[in-house]
Amino acid sequence: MTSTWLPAGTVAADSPFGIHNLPYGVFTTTEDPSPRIGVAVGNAVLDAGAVAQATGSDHAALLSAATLNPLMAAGRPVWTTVRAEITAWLTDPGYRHDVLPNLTPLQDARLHLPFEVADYVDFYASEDHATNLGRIFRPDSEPLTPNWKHLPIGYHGRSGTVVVSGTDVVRPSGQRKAPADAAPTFGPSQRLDIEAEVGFVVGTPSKLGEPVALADFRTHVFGVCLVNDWSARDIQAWEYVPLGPFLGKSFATSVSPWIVPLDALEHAWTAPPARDVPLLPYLDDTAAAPAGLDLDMAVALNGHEVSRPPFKGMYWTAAQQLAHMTVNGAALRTGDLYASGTVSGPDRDRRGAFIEITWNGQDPLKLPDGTTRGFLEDGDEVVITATAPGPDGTRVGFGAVTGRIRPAVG
Ligand SMILES: O=C(O)/C=C/C(=O)CC(=O)CC(=O)O
Ligand SMILES: [Ca+2]
Ligand SMILES: [Mg+2]
Repeated sequence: MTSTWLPAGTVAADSPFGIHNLPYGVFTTTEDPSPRIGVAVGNAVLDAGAVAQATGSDHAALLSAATLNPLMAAGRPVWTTVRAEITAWLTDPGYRHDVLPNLTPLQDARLHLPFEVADYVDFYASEDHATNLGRIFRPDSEPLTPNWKHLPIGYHGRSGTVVVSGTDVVRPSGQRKAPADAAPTFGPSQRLDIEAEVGFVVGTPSKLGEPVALADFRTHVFGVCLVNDWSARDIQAWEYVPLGPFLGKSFATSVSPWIVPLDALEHAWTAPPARDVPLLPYLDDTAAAPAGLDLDMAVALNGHEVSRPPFKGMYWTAAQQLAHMTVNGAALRTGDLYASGTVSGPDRDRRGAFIEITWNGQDPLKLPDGTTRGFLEDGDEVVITATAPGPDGTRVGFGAVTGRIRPAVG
């Protein structure tokens, strides 16, 4: 297995940011406040643009940008070459003098939104989540709508409110109306929730009018991150009929600061669940390589783990979601972000949203500090993390997406 010459202690054997991961982000430091591309390795961040310049790399311009967008737009052959080049810097001691001055301790790096988000789409791909939400929001109907197993349901969200992990989330205000209320009222959401999701970041654009086939997923998707799709359930429940989520989800969507390249996930591919109905040809992946991802996720509230959502159980794969969102000829742009949908498993401690864990607040969660939660309170902090299998028993880490709730404004 490839090993690094970096000083002892930089990359622990069990580091989630081992030499086989090399996720991309954008960072600044107190000494140098200009945003630049960083690669996480062990407990350090490598200034990729500075090393590219020092070594005379052909990709120095792409790696010296203030966002990942130019690199993402360059396409898969360039992504492969750049990753090989960065791996060489960290494994060939001949690069020591170019690399060592350009390492910053991870704790000293301030991490920024790593790419300019173009369009944002959110899917609904967990059968357990969709069944639970159906039961809670539509108790008089079948939990899964008749289309659910025929197409990956989604909606277009608000890309301008995608924020990097660590950004505080202001409790949204809006209209709420419980079924028993005579009229809607206005005020701070009383049912503020999370959705633990996985995000897919598009690099290579596509042409308007030309669908992207299932098999072209790797051509277009640059990497993977974590997403928290904050959701105000009371606002959502009143507004969503018949067009879907609007203000109940558009106030903030948090993403993790590190984008894990698809090439780091070679050991994580797994078969998705068996399909219960035959799929139309553009979605039929029965003859394709396994396109599910075996990510272990964890959700913590105020430092206490409340759930471990299993991503490998997602019914719809990221490749199917990409094929579906372009099948009408809608074009992809560099920086498009699409999220998997809330990741939930069958048991209570595997659910990715509090509305499911506490069954709409009816069965509150007891926390070790003696308090209980139906939904989030001001001051609460949520941390979502994930890892995937890497080579030789290692784990590929995604870092974390965190956010703390601030009181409503006004
Ligand atoms: O079933 C509904 O009406 C609403 C479902 C959601 O809020 C979930 C959503 O945003 C998609 C997802 O994350 O799975
Ligand atoms: Ca969602
Ligand atoms: Mg959102």
